[in-house]
Amino acid sequence: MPMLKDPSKKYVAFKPLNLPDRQWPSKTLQAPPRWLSTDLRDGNQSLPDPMSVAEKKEYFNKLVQIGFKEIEVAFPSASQTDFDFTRYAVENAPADVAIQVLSPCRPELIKRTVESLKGAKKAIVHIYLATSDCFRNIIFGLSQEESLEMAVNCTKLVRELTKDAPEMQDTVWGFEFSPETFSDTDPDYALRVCEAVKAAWGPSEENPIIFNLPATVEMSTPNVYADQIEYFSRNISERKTVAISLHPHNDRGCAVAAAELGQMAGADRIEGCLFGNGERTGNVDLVTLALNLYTQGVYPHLDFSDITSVIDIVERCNKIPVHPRAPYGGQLVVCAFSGSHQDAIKKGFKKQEERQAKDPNARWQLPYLPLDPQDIGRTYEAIIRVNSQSGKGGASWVILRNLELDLPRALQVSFSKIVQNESEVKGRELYNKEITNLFKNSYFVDDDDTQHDLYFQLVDYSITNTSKSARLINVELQVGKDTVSLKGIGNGPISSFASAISSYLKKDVLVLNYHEHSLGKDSNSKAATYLHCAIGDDCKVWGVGIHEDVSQASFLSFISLLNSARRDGKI
Ligand SMILES: CC(=O)SCCNC(=O)CCNC(=O)[C@H](O)C(C)(C)COP(=O)(O)OP(=O)(O)OC[C@H]1O[C@@H](n2cnc3c(N)ncnc32)[C@H](O)[C@@H]1OP(=O)(O)O
Ligand SMILES: CC(C)C(=O)C(=O)O
Repeated sequence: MPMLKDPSKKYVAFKPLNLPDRQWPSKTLQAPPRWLSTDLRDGNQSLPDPMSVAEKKEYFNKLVQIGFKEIEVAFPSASQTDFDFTRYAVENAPADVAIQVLSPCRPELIKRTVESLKGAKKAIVHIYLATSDCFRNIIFGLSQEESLEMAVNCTKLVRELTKDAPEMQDTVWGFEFSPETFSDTDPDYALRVCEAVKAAWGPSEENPIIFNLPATVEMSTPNVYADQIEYFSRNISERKTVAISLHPHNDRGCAVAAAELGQMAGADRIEGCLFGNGERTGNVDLVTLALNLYTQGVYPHLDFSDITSVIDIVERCNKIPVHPRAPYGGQLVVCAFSGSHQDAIKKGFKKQEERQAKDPNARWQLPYLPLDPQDIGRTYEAIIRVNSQSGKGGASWVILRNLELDLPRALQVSFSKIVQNESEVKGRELYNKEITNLFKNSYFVDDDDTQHDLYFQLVDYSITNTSKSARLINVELQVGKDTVSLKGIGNGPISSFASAISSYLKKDVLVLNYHEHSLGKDSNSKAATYLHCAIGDDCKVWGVGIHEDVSQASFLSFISLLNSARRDGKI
């Protein structure tokens, strides 16, 4: 059947909670939540090939390194792999990291689950029971009262096996209860179940009970979820003995927004996975949440300074690639191909450097780049990549970053045509090395990597002052196999060199544009010169010269443009 013209015949709109006095819209996020990674549980259970113990170990150690203090490591009653891995985590977790495991409300599975945690320094037993009408009716066939009783009985069992068990006193026991499908549950019923579970567990302000309020399936817009969270947070009794945790799934693509609005509405803790792995469309992406805070100036207490190594482990262990456009981490996220973006970024970096030179604490303000890529271990080289959608800014950025040459605007325009043409001929992106080689070959720039067989070469020169304002230059040039001696007079070295060439070519040589800057920051720095000349009536050509001596650099830019003009058949 195709899509319905009237989908209301099949789908019913979600009925939101009525909370006209909601407070969350005027709140802001000023501190990070408690983070729980469920990569090794919710993430793992949704993989076509769940992780091996070896993969889980590698992943677990990375989570610890990133800074997670609460990690849901397994569903120990599900398989021997999960049980064995829980044992590894219990035995190897740092003292400040709590190991969390999940069990359904089934006594025999709860017993096995608690067994897997024996000897842990800090452990959280997490049990779940769906509370929505839909799940209760379809899956369990239980009334609200029967379901509540089941949650309470299982909570009492966990208590008996953990914090009340004399032989389990070496562990700091936490307890988490998830009214699964909370976002589709009558809010007053969710409160009633949680009140009863709380009474059964007996939490304290020092060790609050965790009520995890999942959007097991995302039902509506994130503001509706936020209302549900605020309602729960306002109405649960002894609020200080309760930590409200969120576990948003991404069915409607709004999990990040739901988690953020949910925190504004009072949540203390977030459960999710790196890069949003998890059932169906995934759990909320913890990388995005953490770096969203970071770019608002709030340190998230999760360290993604080396995001590439995180991506490497996530991709290898999940066997799912991180999307190239995943927020912050995706390979293409800090890459601009299009001309106007590249132009803006290039100008942005220049202004940022100027601002920072005046004030080392100047804040980050870069068009199109909300995060400094270096903060997550990315280089600036990857930011601008050049293809047929690029303009002058892109290619000149690559030349600046790789050859330290800050091309004048008109040369940028000229070189960008060469780059555009090459990228169309190749029908693909041009890599940095290709662009720098194209530049060196177009303008006959020699360096340690590239040596050109030049038709025109500068052999020697001398300059004398013939009067206060006149310079005489004697130039010796290699022209093909011949050596020629030329003279020229002008009011400076450049004009006298132009006059010497003019007499040799028997054509007018007019300097249209000249720029120079130093290369490198130390006293041995070289000068780079850029020269645009008209030779005769129909030849306009750019030359580039680099040398320790600025005059010689400009003579080399004459040599560069003579060789270009000859190659193009203009002289
Ligand atoms: C929203 C979530 O992500 S919840 C976590 C889900 N994760 C997993 O299920 C991964 C691990 N699970 C497993 O390995 C298995 O499902 C096991 C070991 C837990 C159970 O396996 P089985 O006993 O063969 O049951 P099976 O998976 O077929 O069906 C689930 C049963 O548990 C019941 N159940 C489902 N959720 C719960 C719950 N929260 N509490 C109690 N029982 C539950 C179902 O009603 C069903 O019972 P029934 O057999 O009487 O109809
Ligand atoms: C067990 C619960 C928290 C869960 O995974 C969900 O509701 O998605």
